[in-house]
Amino acid sequence: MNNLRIALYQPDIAGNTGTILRLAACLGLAVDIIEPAGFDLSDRNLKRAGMDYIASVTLTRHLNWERFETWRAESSRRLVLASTRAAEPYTRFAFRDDDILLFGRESAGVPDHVHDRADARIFIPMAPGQRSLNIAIATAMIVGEAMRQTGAF
Ligand SMILES: C[S@@+](CC[C@H](N)C(=O)[O-])C[C@H]1O[C@@H](n2cnc3c(N)ncnc32)[C@H](O)[C@@H]1O
Repeated sequence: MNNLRIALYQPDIAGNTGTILRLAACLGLAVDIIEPAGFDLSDRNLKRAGMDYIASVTLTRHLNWERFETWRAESSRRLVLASTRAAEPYTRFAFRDDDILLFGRESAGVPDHVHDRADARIFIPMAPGQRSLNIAIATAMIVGEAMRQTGAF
């Protein structure tokens, strides 16, 4: 089991979360879901995308942002936010092996107070005029770089 964690802020598309849970299962990463989510965690689209991989993910559900932050304070881990509004390219950022990599909701990213709370904010450079990547794709790219840098593969 790797020590890096993936956190999803109020995810609203079950299929994306299922895909990320499958990614986490395959790479040996724990996942934090900061609720409320826009779907029930028993959603069939989540199960279809995550398949039987979901059963092997270490999944922690946090009732809300405040509860997540209380839990994080006890663990003393850094919160690294992936945001299209960030200024630091993810390839230049120095990851730690116990970072929590936070991804925003599909519809609206994260609110300002969450953006401000992060210890670091990083982005994946995109071609001019493009708005954002699919969250599962963004997660795979950033997790891949974090694992490469920290020797987790
Ligand atoms: C579909 S995007 C959210 C789009 C939302 N309208 C916004 O502006 O934040 C869902 C999440 O994927 C991640 N993401 C997508 N593209 C990204 C990029 N180019 N750089 C960093 N994170 C990205 C972010 O965590 C984002 O909150």
